[in-house]
Amino acid sequence: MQQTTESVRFDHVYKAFVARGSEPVLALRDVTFQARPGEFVSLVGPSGCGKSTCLNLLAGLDSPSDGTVAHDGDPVHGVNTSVGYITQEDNLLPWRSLRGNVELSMELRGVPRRERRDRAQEFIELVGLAGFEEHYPHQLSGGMRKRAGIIRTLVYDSGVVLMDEPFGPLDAQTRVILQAELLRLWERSRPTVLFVTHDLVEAIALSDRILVFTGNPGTIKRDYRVDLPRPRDPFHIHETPGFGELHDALWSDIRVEIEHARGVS
Ligand SMILES: Nc1ncnc2c1ncn2[C@@H]1O[C@H](COP(=O)(O)OP(=O)(O)OP(=O)(O)O)[C@@H](O)[C@H]1O
Repeated sequence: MQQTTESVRFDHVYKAFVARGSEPVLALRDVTFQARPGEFVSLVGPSGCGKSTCLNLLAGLDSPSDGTVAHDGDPVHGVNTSVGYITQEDNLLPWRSLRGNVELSMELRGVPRRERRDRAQEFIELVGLAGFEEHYPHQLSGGMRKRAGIIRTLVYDSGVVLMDEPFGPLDAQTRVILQAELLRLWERSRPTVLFVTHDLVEAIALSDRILVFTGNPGTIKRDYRVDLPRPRDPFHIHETPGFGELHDALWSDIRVEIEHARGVS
């Protein structure tokens, strides 16, 4: 590993998808950005602008057509097992209890049993799931499963965590509760986070920076710094001075892109 002050670096990244019998799709065009260790960076933009593609490139699930994607100074080649990846689906194993699911990532990394058990218990308690350790995923609510999926990834302290609309399917109240819990968990170990969302309020509540993407092909239109003080309270983020101006600026940037994508002039 090289010495670097950047946790994540995208350097003039292009990504084209080529499917047999159809025109190539240019998903990303000349995407360049960096994230420092411990930064919480959200990616927002119209549907299909390449946000998930960026996460997949960093996870090594796909490779750039041109340009470089680097993690801790090293170009990503092949599956990058040192990032944590949380998607919309909770991906819990149905045959494992809550405790078994939370311990899984540590088990795969060879963490000794006692340490695994203690650490899993600490995180289960942190998100209010104590008492449900032996429950199976089908016995948990959507919000509880989502919490389990999040702590399963955060429990093993990876330096970079990718989150792709992790709260998408949840109701509005549960989303805000989980945002607050995520912030508390993030403050503990401060991983670098790349967070994809369509929810601008969520992006403001959580992030240090918000990257706004253009649609089709995706490139970075604006890089906003979110200077609202921390710790933040997602329940009252609207009342924070500066929130309204930032929300308006983000929305007017994105609205242009959505209208452009829909052919509205
Ligand atoms: N494996 C693939 N093969 C072909 N095209 C793909 C593939 N993955 C993504 N694309 C295309 O690349 C573009 C970007 O997709 P991506 O899922 O990254 O966008 P997104 O911004 O995450 O979208 P959304 O907000 O709707 O989730 C889209 O046009 C999509 O159809």
